[in-house]
Amino acid sequence: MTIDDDVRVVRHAEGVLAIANQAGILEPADVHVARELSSIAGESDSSVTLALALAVRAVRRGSICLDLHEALDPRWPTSDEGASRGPDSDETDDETQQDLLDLWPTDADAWLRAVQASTLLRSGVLRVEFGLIYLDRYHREEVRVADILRSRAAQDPPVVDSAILQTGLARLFVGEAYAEQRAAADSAVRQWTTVLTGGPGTGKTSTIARLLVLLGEQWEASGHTRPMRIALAAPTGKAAARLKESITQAAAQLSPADAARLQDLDAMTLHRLLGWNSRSSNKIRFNETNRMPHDLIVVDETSMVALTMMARLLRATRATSRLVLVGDADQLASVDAGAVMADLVDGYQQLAPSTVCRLATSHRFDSEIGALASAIREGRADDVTDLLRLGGAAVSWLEDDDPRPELRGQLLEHALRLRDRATAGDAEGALTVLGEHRLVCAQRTGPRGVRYWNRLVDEWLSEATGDPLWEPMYVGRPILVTRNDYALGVHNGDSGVVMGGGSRAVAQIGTAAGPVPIAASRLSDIETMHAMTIHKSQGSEAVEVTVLLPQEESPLLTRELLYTAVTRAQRHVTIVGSEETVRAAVNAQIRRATGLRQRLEK
Ligand SMILES: Nc1ncnc2c1ncn2[C@@H]1O[C@H](COP(=O)(O)OP(=O)(O)OP(=O)(O)O)[C@@H](O)[C@H]1O
Repeated sequence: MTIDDDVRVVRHAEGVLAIANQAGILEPADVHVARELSSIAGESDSSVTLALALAVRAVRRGSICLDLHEALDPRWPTSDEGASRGPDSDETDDETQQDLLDLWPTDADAWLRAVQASTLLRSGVLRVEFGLIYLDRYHREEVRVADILRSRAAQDPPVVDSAILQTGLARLFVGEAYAEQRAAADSAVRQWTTVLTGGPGTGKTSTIARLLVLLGEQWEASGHTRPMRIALAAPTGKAAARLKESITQAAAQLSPADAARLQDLDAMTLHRLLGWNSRSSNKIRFNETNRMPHDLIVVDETSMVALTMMARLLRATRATSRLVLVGDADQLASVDAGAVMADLVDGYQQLAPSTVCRLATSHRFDSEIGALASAIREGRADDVTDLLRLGGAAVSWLEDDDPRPELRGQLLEHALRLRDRATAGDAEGALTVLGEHRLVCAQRTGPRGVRYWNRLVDEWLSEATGDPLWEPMYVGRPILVTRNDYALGVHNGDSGVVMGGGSRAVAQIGTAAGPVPIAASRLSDIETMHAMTIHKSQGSEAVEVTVLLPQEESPLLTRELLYTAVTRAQRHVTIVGSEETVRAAVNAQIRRATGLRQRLEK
C-alpha cells in the first residue's frame, strides 16, 4: 500500500507531525487536533505542536499526561493498537526513520521549556506540572480527584464505638486465619475512605461483607433512626452481578442475625449509581450540586475505573459518606485513561497509610494458580516458566504452534453442553455451563484472536451437529453484550446463552437476580462468546480458563494482561503460548503516565 492510499496518513501535515504520522507514531486524530488547536492559539513552535499531538496520543493509549523524557526516543512510541506500522516495521523506510531522527527533539528540558513558554500553555490548552504535560481536561480531573481524596483523608475521622467494634471484629473474624482481614476491617471502620487491594481469593469480598455488618452496628450505635443507605457498585454489569453473588455467599457463612444485615442489598453499575441517563441533557443525575444520598458506597473492581469516572464518582460523593474502593491494583488498568487504583494504593500509602489495606494471603485451595499469579505480578519470569513446566492439577501449559487439535475436544464439548442445556430450555443450567470454561485471547484478530476462534468453534459445532453455520441466533450460542442498554437492562460485559432458535430466539442473560430472558432480536450489540478478549473478561471469572497468547511478540502482551487472564480462573488455567511469549509478557510492564501518585503524596 502506498502512503496515498493509506487512510491513516494525513495528507496535508508537514514537518515532524507528517513524518511521525507516516511512521505510524501519530494517528490522524492526534495530528488534526494538534494542528487545529495550534492554529487557533497561534502556536508556531513545531516541537510544542508535536508535544500536543503526543499528549493527545498518550490519552488515547491510557496515560493521563505525557512525560517528555520518555518521548525523547522516537522509537519509543511504537503502535499498540494492533496496527501493523511503527518505526521498526517494514513500511517505515530508512528515509522516514532518518527524517524522524533529524526532526525529533533531543533535549527534554529544552522541549519542556518551549512548552512552558508556549501560547498553547498560555491559552490553557496544555498544562505542565511535575514536569509532565497535560491536556487541560485531564489535568482538571486529576487535580479534582486528588483534592477530594486529600480532603477526605484530612477530615476528622468518623465517630466509632470501640467496644462494639472490638466485639464485632472478634465475632466476625475468628482466629489467626482472619487476622489480616480483621486488621483491614478495623482500619476501614475508622476511616471515611478505604482502599482495599488484594489478589484473587485473598478474601476481599468476605472482608466487605463483614465490614458491612460492623458499619451497620456502628450506624445503630450512633443513634440513627433511619437505616443506613448502602450502595454496592462496580464498573460493569457483570462485575456488579458477581459482587452481589459473592456477598450472598459470604452472608451464608455468618450467623442469621449478621446475615440479615446483608439481605436486601443490591449491586449496580457505577453508571446507574450516578444516575446516568443518556436521554437527559444533564446525562448524570448526581454531581457536586446534587450528591448521592448514600451513607456508605462500596466500589468493587476499582482497577477498571478510569480517571474520568473516578472524578465523577468523587464529585457526587458527600464528604460524610464512607467510601470503600476495592480491587486488585496489579490487574489491567481501565480501558479509558488512568491507572487510578494503582495510583491510589501508592499515593495514599504515603499520604494516609492506614487508608490502604492490603490482603496478601490467598484463601483459595488452588494455590498453584495463586503462586503463578504472584510470580507473574512480581515479574519473576524464571519462576513463571518453572511453575508452568511443573504443571499440576490447576495449571497446564501448551507450547504447540498449532493448538487447534489439542483444544478442539474441550471447546467442542463445552459448546455441545451449552447447546444441550439450551435445547432443554434450562436457562440456569446453560448459564452454569457458560461459567465452567472460558477461552480468553490477548488479541481480537489473527490466528490467536477472538474472531478466528469464535468462528472455529462455530465450525466445529456445525460439523458435529449438522446445524447450519449461517444461522446467527442458533440454540446454545454463547453471547457477550458489548454496550450498555439501559432500556433493556443489559450492560457491557454481560453474558448469556441463546435459547429457542431463529426468530423466536430468546437470550437468557446472567444477572445477580438469576437469568433474565430478552428477545434476541432486541439485542443489537452482542458478540459470540466461545472466545473473548482478556480485556473484556476483566470483572468475571470461570471455573476453567484457557489463555491464548499471540505467536509473536505483541505490544498488547504485558504482565498486567497475563496476570488478569490467569486470575480469571477459579480451578484450572491453561496457558497456550511459547516460552518466548510468556517471558515477553512477564517482562513487559505497562507504564501509564499519570501525576496522581505525586499529587496525593504532595
Ligand atoms: N480468612 C479466611 N480463611 C479461610 N477462607 C477464607 C478466608 N477469607 C476468605 N475465605 C474464602 O476464600 C474464598 C475467596 O474469598 P473472597 O471471595 O472473599 O476473596 P476475593 O478476594 O473477593 O476473591 P476474588 O478474587 O474472587 O474477588 C471464599 O471461598 C472465602 O469463603
